[in-house]
Amino acid sequence: MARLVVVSNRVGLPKSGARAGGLEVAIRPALKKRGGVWFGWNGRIAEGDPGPAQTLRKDNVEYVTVDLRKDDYEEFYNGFANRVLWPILHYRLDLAEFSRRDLSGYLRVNEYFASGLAQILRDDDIVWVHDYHLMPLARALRERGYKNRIGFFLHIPCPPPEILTSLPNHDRLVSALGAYDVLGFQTETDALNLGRYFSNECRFKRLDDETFLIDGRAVRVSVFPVGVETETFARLARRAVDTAFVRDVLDSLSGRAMIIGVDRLDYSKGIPERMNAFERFLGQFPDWRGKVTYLQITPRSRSSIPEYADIGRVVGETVGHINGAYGEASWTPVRYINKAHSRTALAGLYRAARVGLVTPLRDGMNLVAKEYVAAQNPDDPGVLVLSRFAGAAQECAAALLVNPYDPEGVAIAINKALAMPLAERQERQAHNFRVLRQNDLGRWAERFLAALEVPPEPQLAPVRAAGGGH
Ligand SMILES: O=P(O)(O)OC[C@H]1O[C@H](O[C@H]2O[C@H](CO)[C@@H](O)[C@H](O)[C@H]2O)[C@H](O)[C@@H](O)[C@@H]1O
Ligand SMILES: O=c1ccn([C@@H]2O[C@H](COP(=O)(O)OP(=O)(O)O)[C@@H](O)[C@H]2O)c(=O)[nH]1
Repeated sequence: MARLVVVSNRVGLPKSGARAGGLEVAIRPALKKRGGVWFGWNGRIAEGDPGPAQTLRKDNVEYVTVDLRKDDYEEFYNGFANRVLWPILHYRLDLAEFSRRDLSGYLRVNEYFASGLAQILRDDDIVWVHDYHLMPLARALRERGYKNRIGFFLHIPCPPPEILTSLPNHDRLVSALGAYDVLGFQTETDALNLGRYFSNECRFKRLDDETFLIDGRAVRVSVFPVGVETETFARLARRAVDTAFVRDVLDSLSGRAMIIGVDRLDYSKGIPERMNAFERFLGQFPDWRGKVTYLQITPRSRSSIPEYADIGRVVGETVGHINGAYGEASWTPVRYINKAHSRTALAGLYRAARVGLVTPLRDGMNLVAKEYVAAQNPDDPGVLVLSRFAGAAQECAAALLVNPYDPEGVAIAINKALAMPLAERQERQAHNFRVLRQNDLGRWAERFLAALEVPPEPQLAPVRAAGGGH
């Protein structure tokens, strides 16, 4: 079996503690199962020029990580990746802040990653690159002469060409994806959107529904929805609900029903819109006042980016407003917490919550939605209220699907979830759980790697080496 080299901006180093972020949560167990190398940024910013890569071995995984320079961090991570690609790929053209300096920082860090990889890559390694930070990485490797099989998985949405083309230099950046061998997406819509871009903008020849001919190579564009470790998470939740931590939380609720939301503090997650919907719910269904508590766990994320600081302010003010308007001396309607929680704590809280409220305005997948389903007690399950704009809505079709831009609709769904009879809750839960058990995290990795390990079509010319010759 070929050695697997996983590459992502963020590397989940062992013992890195409670952290929010689905990419890390997904890659860690998938890589542990097969073994291999995880290459990427260690989260540190070097004072001067970064030194050589650092290597750490744990079990069957080798973590090879690099520091970023301050200007790399500003231009690549805070700049082009998170102020241009993130908003545009989440359909938020209004929030994109483009600068040529950030774009050159983005390309520079991709070259830096390619040079770092060049120190460790072997001819027969297969390389699996993750996410929007590293779109041009395969091209940078091909230019150094690497002919390895290289796959790319986009964890976030891929919008239609009508939106993608608003990305300055899109022709250079999106077409660079053609240097990969397999391009994986969360949903059918995402894969179709990239396919339309390849056909209309790049004029790449389509070989079949899933394959394009690019520079003499067959490039597969397909759907691989990321999952959770459904059975393992269900077991964890069974244990976690009886821990002192969860019991303390439940005691503090004095018998009130709990609604839970868990999201990084990100404008894509629709947190203010969700809170407005909760306020509507309290206004429209007054019988629930004093009988339900909404717990929102929201670790801060990308805090030095202005749009993230803004959303933090808005959420804080909205919580204050709702608690001021509806709270009693003995009841706080919304509990808002910025601290990251461990997976065990979250598993127990999900299981104890009557409603899981997951209403992003746009989300590649949303693992919290899947974890909420995995954590439920089948004898007395809670109800998932889920945005139709989360990738998870494709598989969790038995959730109460809502439009997060419609606060009244979400308020009605919250009431419906809280009042839902046991038989209907069980039926919806069983349906979602069945789908998620079948399409779990292990299957995601297996399917992607199987596609990546298929050798190139013999009748197609091999990729031309531009130098080096590996
Ligand atoms: O690394 P950060 O900048 O701190 O951000 C955390 C991660 O956020 C995004 O996660 C996505 O991946 C999930 C798993 O596939 C998916 O469920 C979710 O919808 C995505 O938003 C981002 O894509 C990662 O690169 C970040 O590491
Ligand atoms: O305090 C927290 C908040 C979130 N998470 C985890 O972070 C991931 C978030 O993934 P998701 O796909 O929902 O969103 P992302 O943050 O990747 O956009 C999930 O596995 C959560 O359980 C966590 O471990 N601790």
